[in-house]
Amino acid sequence: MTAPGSGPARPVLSVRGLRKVFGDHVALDGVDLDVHEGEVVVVLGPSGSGKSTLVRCVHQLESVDGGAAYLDGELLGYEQHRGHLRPLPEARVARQRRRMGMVFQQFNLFPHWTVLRNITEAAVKVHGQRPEEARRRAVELLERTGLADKHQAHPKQLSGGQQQRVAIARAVATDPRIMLFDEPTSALDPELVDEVLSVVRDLARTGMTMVVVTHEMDFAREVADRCVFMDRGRVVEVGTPQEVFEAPRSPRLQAFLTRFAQRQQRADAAAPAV
Ligand SMILES: Nc1ncnc2c1ncn2[C@@H]1O[C@H](COP(=O)(O)OP(=O)(O)OP(=O)(O)O)[C@@H](O)[C@H]1O
Repeated sequence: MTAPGSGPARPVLSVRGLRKVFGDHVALDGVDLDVHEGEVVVVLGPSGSGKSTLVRCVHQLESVDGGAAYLDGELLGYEQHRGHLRPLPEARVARQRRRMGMVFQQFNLFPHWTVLRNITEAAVKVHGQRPEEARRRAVELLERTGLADKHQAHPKQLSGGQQQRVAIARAVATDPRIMLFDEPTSALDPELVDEVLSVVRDLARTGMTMVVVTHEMDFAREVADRCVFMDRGRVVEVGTPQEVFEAPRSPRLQAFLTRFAQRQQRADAAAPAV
């Protein structure tokens, strides 16, 4: 597997021929993807198409069965050894993983810690930030995510949307090279979705490099630099939101967008008139 090129145009994240198999099910079937500095890539596709598996493999929460992913040109999870690839020791995997910020569907906050401690703990203990610097940064992030008055709250005192905003602040506080969002609003009640998406949107505007797996089509249209459409473990189409939504080329993407539009129409028809 050849590492992606060097130089200023080298992608932050490169995925080459990534393959992942669960039992006899091929979840990723040779996925290629480049994400460049400051780019927001939104991954769309039907349920079960491999979107979450892709970001989980990049973050090395799943081993891979073929292909490779590179962060700033460095092979993730494996090293060359006598002409073969072998898995990296866990400590080195953890070091690589720390350069990526991951936000999951579930917020995974520590219930007994305050919001402030949830954000600063890893920044200090794992990333070596000075406590006062980590605190200053956490306070700034809580302001940016609309949680300035929640420093001392505990997770159970917050709504799901607020907890997810804390989880995003925690990931950003470690200054990752790239943020990976795995359906960050899927576990939320519908009325809480927008407050979380608006935080992700604001981060995108700061020039953060990110990959966002989501079913939120309006968000994809508005925020993505590029949309990636996956189906059955493959990248079927990649393009700007305009290309993907207004001029889909593949029949599978066309069918996916038609199904989405029909669902939307049914939901609009069922909504009570205001
Ligand atoms: N740990 C696992 N064990 C077995 N099969 C798995 C596992 N994780 C994912 N799969 C399967 O791999 C396929 C891809 O799953 P994945 O979660 O990546 O899809 P997705 O596109 O993110 O779907 P959704 O939009 O519903 O979250 C699915 O068929 C899923 O059932």
